[in-house]
Amino acid sequence: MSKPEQTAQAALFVSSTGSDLLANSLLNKGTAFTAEEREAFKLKGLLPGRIESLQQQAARAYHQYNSFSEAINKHIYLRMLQDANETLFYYLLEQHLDEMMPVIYTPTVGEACEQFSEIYRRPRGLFISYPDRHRIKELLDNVDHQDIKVIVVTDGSRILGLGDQGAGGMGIPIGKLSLYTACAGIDPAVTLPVMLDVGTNNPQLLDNPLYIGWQHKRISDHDYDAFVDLFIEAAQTKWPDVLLQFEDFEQQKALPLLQRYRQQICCFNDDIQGTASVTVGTLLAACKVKGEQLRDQTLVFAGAGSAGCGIAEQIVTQMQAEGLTQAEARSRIYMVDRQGLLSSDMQGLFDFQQQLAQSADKLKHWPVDSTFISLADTIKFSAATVLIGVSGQPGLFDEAMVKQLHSQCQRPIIFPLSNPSSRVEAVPSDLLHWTQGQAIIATGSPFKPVKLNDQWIPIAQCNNSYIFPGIGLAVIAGNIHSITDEMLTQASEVLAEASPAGQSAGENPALLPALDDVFELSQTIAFSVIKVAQSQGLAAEMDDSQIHHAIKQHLWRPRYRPYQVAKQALDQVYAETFDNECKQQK
Ligand SMILES: NC(=O)C1=CN([C@@H]2O[C@H](COP(=O)(O)OP(=O)(O)OC[C@H]3O[C@@H](n4cnc5c(N)ncnc54)[C@H](OP(=O)(O)O)[C@@H]3O)[C@@H](O)[C@H]2O)C=CC1
Ligand SMILES: CC(=O)C(=O)O
Ligand SMILES: [Mg+2]
Repeated sequence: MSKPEQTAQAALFVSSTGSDLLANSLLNKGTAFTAEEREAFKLKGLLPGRIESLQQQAARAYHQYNSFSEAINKHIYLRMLQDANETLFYYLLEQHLDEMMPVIYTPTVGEACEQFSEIYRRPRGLFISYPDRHRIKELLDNVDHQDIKVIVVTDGSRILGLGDQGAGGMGIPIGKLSLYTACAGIDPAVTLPVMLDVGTNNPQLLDNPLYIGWQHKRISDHDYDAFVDLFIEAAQTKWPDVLLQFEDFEQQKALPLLQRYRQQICCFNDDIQGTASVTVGTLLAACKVKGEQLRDQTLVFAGAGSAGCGIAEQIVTQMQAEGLTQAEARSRIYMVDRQGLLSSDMQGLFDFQQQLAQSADKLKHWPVDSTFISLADTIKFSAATVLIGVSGQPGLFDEAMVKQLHSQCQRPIIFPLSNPSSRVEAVPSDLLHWTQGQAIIATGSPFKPVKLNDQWIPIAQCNNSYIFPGIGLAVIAGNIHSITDEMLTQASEVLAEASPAGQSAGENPALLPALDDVFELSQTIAFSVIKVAQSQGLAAEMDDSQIHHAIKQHLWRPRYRPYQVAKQALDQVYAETFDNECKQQK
């Protein structure tokens, strides 16, 4: 019998025993409970006799994982493992992040959201339904671990590029928070996925007898706003320092919610700000490959929603940092939405779109019907060099458009960023074939390297998952009270610096660091973001070595800790952060 793995970590004081302990995913060690622990915690007989190490358990779990051929079944398996034993789940992810990230995150998480009601097994996170709006405090009190530091919240209204998924959208906060832990070492005990279940306008869900959510049309306007207010107030009262990540809210809600709450609670919108940060970082890396600057580019966006306008605004900031005036920067960015190229004389634009619209006077000189300027015409008459897809429309970038773009510049930058893979505007192999391998590509979901002329071309995954875990780590380790645009700009600079482009030779270097390096990268982002926060008076005062120490202190690693019986009826996994806070306050 091999010796079970124990680490040098301090013991945890645990009060649960027997099947309660085994049912607690944060504390459960399964067959890795030692002989002494089995005695002390009344586990004798509840587990098979053999005592295993974490590695042995992981080998079995990987074997089981591989017995499923379809990605959705692998997803279901991993989610069950997460609900049974989080240490083992994260250890397995650590060993196979490259392979498993597409299964717990995009693209498979999209399918999991669409089928959420059918594949639902065990509860995770908090569902706050509109009919419970007057009981939100009580619902928060029902969360079994009470020291929450990061919440990812959605209302399921725009899940990836898949539209309204109602309560099934919960798959996204669960997936995002898994990445907080896997990519930045955030303790899973301090994270909480939240679904604001305000109904759904998806007819299939309204008709589905298995639907797990509130089977009602979405509430809107004042009722919706008042409901979100109630949630924010309750969350902030209970967890004043919590970081709130808004995720996958539909276009008309995303920016207003951010604007309403960003001065009130430490929050950011991942689709607007996290996406802008990763995309500008990746664009900077792509420009390095071309030996140019971002200010030299002319950019066309397909999709003028949360992601598109968020990215565009950060490009304006970056171009200004590179020496352009704001007007010059804006004149280089063309936003094409469903109604064609946005121009200043269009009716019904949102404010955030209006400020990115091109001047109607300028467009008058284009030889096109100005009532609808198509994506193809915009690419051609703007003389674009960069094409970014955030429309959720599969196949939107066709061969003619891409060849036109290529005719205008030797190395076009093309980022079809829509998720999941089924919604991508063009697949990398087509883009490379249409441009004889000259396109510099990044996608939102993962794509395999493409073989062209005996050369393998890596495809970068430009996804906000490179950014938000590091931001979360910064907030927790640096005690940051508010997230500013400057912090996200800093994160994007760190990402660009870490890009292998510019460091390695060759025409097609990887644009972004490998997933294996993301854990380190998140710490570097966290450090830089804390420094910016300090300079803005928004973080704890610490010198550089204290910041590094604070970051290390907050890294949770999936390893079993030895357990001792607690005298009080409180499991230390929940209690120790309270203890630390009490000590700090003294
Ligand atoms: N890679 C990454 O990290 C991220 C990727 N994304 C992806 O980007 C996509 C968009 O997200 P988001 O901006 O939040 O969604 P939004 O709904 O806010 O924006 C999408 C926009 O695209 C427009 N659109 C629809 N069809 C077309 C078309 N044929 N041509 C041009 N525009 C069109 C929509 O118009 P209308 O409203 O009229 O339909 C809408 O304005 C999603 O697929 C999402 O998964 C988002 C965040 C991060
Ligand atoms: C990645 C992401 O946040 C999205 O597609 O919505
Ligand atoms: Mg999102």
